[in-house]
Amino acid sequence: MNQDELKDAVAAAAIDEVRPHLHRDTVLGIGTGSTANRFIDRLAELRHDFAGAVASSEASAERLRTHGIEVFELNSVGTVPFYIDGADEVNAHLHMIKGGGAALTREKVVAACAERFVCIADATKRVERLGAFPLPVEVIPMARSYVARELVKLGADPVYREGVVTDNGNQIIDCYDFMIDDPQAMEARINAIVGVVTNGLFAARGADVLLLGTAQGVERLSPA
Ligand SMILES: O=C[C@H](O)[C@H](O)[C@H](O)COP(=O)(O)O
Repeated sequence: MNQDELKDAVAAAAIDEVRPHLHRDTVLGIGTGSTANRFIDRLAELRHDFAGAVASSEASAERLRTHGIEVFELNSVGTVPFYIDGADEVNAHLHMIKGGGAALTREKVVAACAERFVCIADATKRVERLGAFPLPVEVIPMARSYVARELVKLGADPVYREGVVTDNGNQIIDCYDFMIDDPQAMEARINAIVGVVTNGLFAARGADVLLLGTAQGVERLSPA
């Protein structure tokens, strides 16, 4: 199976994961990216079985609405039973790097409001150690150079993602050459830099279950 087929397989598995829990009041938390898009497309068939969704990006909100799925403001919903999203990297503890599509901050907020985080990913995303994928950091624009200098002190090679403006009106710095031994400590350390909105390490709040698409089928994994 190619990578697209593996993404389709995990999207289908995520539908099976949430379908038994849907009722007419259910609001789902929905992620961003090519894997989450496949889940959204499959969710369209079930749109009469639940109330709607909270989206982690304008792009996902638009896609949900296109399928006739109502999109709610997070502030009017509170908690959601599930957050379903992809990842750029995921380790055995189900800590992740996210934000390749610049949606990390809203993703982290919706994930924080979720009872269960269901990560959907193809096997290329599974790593032993996080960091081969450049770690995204969302910064307020006037703090970009200062934050970059602080990231160098932490051992990263920061590169401004030119031309990208997040849904929150901010900018992204990608941290290259930055292998991460302790994701929880590094997540907190980067977030403590003045001017950082958040970073793409999802370790304090990792996933609760990983649906991993492999050539042998979809594996359902819990945190080690
Ligand atoms: O900002 C983007 C998100 O964190 C995505 O979930 C992540 O980049 C994975 O995207 P994809 O499913 O397209 O590989």
